[in-house]
This record gives sequence, C-alpha cells and structure tokens, in this order.
Amino acid sequence: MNRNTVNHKKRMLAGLPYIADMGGLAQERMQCKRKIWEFNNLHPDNASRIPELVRGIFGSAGEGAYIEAPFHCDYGTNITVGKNFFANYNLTILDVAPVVIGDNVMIAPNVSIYTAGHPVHPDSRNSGYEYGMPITIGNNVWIGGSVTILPGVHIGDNCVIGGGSVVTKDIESDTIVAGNPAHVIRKITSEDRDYYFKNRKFDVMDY
Ligand SMILES: CC(=O)SCCNC(=O)CCNC(=O)[C@H](O)C(C)(C)COP(=O)(O)OP(=O)(O)OC[C@H]1O[C@@H](n2cnc3c(N)ncnc32)[C@H](O)[C@@H]1OP(=O)(O)O
Repeated sequence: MNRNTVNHKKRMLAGLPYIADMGGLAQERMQCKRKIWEFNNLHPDNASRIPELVRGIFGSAGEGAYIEAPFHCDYGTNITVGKNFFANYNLTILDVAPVVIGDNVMIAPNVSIYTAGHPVHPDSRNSGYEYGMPITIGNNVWIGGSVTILPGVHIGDNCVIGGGSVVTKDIESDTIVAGNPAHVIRKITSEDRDYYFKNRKFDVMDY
C-alpha cells in the first residue's frame, strides 16, 4: 500500500495518515474557501444572512447558529454544531477530522480548535503524511478567549474553559479548567447558580 493506491479522504476522516493534496481534498478546501470568503466579506447590513451562510459552510448546524466574522476552517463539512451555537470573532477550526459541538455552546474571540497534526520525526513529517483526530465539545460549554483545543480532545457537558487555556486532555462534564496545560480549577455545583461573577450575586430574578 502506498499513497497512490489509497483513498485519502476516507483515511483523513478515519484518523489514518493521509496526504492533504491528493484524492480531491485540495478541491474540497477550495470550495470551502469560497464560502468562507463570502461569509467573511458579508456587509454588516446583511447580517441577517449569517445563519444561512453558517448552515451552508457546516456539515450541520442547529437552529440559531451564529458566528462573528472573521471565521476560518478547512472543509466545514466535517463540523457539526447544535442549537444556539455562538462564536465570537476570529474562530479557527482545522476540521480535517470531525468536530462535533453540542447545544448552547459559546465561544469567545480568538479560539483555535485543531484536529490536525503532523508526525514529530522530520523524515516522516516531510513525507507529506499528516493526520486528524476528532474533537467533541458537549452541551452548555463556554470556551473563553484565546483557548486552543488540541487534536483528539473531548470536552464534556456544562464545562467552562478559562481564557488563554491550552486543552491537551479530555475534560469531564461540569468542570472549570484553565491554564497551559489546562487543569481542573473546580467542579461546577448548584451553589454556582446564584452568582454571575466571583462573589457577585444576581440582582435580578430571571436568571
Ligand atoms: C462568548 C464570549 O465572547 S465571552 C468573552 C470573553 N471572556 C472570557 O474569555 C472570559 C473567560 N473567563 C475566565 O477565564 C474566568 O477566569 C473563569 C470563568 C474561568 C473564572 O472561573 P472561577 O471559578 O470564577 O475562577 P476564579 O476567578 O475564582 O479563579 C480560581 C483560580 O483559577 C485561576 N484562573 C481563573 N481563570 C484562569 C485562566 N483563564 N487561566 C489561568 N488561571 C485561571 C485564578 O487565578 C485562581 O487561582 P488561585 O486559586 O491560585 O488564586
């Protein structure tokens, strides 16, 4: 078996080593770039088209999916988001493997979600083979500004990822993590419900 006898798209999506410029993958990325260009150059007066354009880029998007431009991804078709997805400015998703994101996920500015990687040895890296490992993000997750999520990471439901974190390992549900590498700060409990920031309690009833 060598690079001329295999299906590179199938291998990419299966987490096997593949070549990014073979098997029609470059053409698929070009199609994505056209859609992203249209999205990133949308006039602010036409913002009502954002959900429709987002649905056209992603493999699937639930109701209310919204992204602030600029946004970048490789294929788009490998990204699934649930309902009420919100991403702030400058989200980059390298979706060479599936990226599955649940409902009610909020992403702050300058977040990077990377499924892609290269072999560490220079000989194998220079051979052109690379890989993608899927990333999943559960329901009700808030990802802070400038977070980087690395290949193969799974983040559970109801998590908060502190600003500036580099997430290198799976995160259990109901957890706040932060830092580089991200570590658990604490679990989220029912006592957190009454506070909006540190020890500041809500002064309204409908939270
Ligand atoms: C969708 C949008 O656009 S949102 C807009 C962008 N906003 C953001 O990105 C804000 C993200 N917010 C954060 O990162 C916050 O720090 C939170 C939510 C993680 C804070 O969670 P809390 O449980 O309230 O943590 P708290 O502030 O009490 O800090 C607990 C400890 O974790 C540390 N810590 C908190 N956040 C971080 C962080 N991002 N990186 C490293 N350490 C952190 C604190 O220094 C503290 O350490 P100490 O115990 O040694 O003093």
